[in-house]
Amino acid sequence: MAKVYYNGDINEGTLKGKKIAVIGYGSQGHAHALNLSESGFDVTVGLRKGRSWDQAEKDGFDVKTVKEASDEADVIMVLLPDEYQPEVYKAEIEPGLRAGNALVFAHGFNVHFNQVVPPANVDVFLVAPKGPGHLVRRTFEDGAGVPALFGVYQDVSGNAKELALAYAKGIGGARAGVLETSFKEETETDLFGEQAVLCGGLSSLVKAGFETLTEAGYQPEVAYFECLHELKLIVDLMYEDGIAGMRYSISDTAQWGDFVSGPRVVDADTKARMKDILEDIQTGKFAKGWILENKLNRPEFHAINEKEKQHPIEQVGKELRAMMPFVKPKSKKEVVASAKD
Ligand SMILES: NC(=O)C1=CN([C@@H]2O[C@H](COP(=O)(O)OP(=O)(O)OC[C@H]3O[C@@H](n4cnc5c(N)ncnc54)[C@H](OP(=O)(O)O)[C@@H]3O)[C@@H](O)[C@H]2O)C=CC1
Ligand SMILES: CC(=O)[C@](C)(O)C(=O)O
Repeated sequence: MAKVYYNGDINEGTLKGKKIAVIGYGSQGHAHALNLSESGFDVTVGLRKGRSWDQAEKDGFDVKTVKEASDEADVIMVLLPDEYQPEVYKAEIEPGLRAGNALVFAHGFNVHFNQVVPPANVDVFLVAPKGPGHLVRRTFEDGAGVPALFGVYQDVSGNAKELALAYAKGIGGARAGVLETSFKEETETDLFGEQAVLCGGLSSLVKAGFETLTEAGYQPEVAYFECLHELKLIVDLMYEDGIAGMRYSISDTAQWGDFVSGPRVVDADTKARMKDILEDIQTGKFAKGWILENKLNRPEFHAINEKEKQHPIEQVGKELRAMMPFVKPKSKKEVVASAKD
């Protein structure tokens, strides 16, 4: 089994004393900045004026422009949307890079697909949490962490791996485990996972199940509870104890149904289509489409997004979630705070 690094394996000293610029304060940016700061690291946030700038200031950070924060930093973590990174990097980060800097990413997309080409005199590595940024923060507040990958693209200092591990520890990743990868592997597996299994695969499966039931005349509320709400509960069991653990907990009726019907939903053709999706990622075809879509100001993205928002599952879900206060698990910090109210 590959080496998994945990807190005890990591000496964060290589990163302590270095100025870290977290560029971006969104899903990942706010989590990295807050977690690193609470882990005792020297953090500045680089942004443009606007909602994130106001939020980062409200959270107590020294907020500067991207250029100011990058120019003054030793370690620059780029947590801008992937599609905006090349432009902002070229204009505000690259000009100030100097020997001794470390340029860091949470996803390898732009380096792997040559949209950001770092200079030869800086360390370049990635620290990629394998989970949404808001859970990187929430789990950290609860004393836990989201597993992370790290990968070194360029090691000029001879310390790139140690810096990456120290960074992963600082955001709480080493509480759950940190695994070494490459920019190619992180990029291609992350794109595949979010398209074919997690976000894309799962939302398609849930909608198809919901539509099958409602088109057969069953109540949308029942279809929502069966095909979406309960999904978290089933996935939680898999998260805690694998597929076998989930199967242990569900009824034998459900387990037999799993065995005989599951392969009728996801069959050899499905896997063939998954391989096609992976090939489009590996050949750069997906990346090219996403880059062009953004250059054209996202005509398809906006059209599909608006259509998806009108799906009946969104309306029934919004109504049901409004009546279910428990649906969003509170972090330990929120529970303690509400207990004091
Ligand atoms: N979302 C996730 O959970 C994960 C994301 N990643 C990676 O993390 C990186 C960041 O993604 P994510 O956190 O989702 O991004 P978000 O869209 O959530 O946040 C983007 C941040 O960048 C700021 N920003 C956008 N444009 C500019 C600009 N031109 N100048 C300065 N600041 C700007 C935004 O500020 P403003 O308010 O001004 O728009 C915002 O604070 C990406 O590489 C992504 O692939 C990796 C793992 C998981
Ligand atoms: C949360 C995560 O890791 C994703 C789905 O790959 C992403 O948001 O980029």
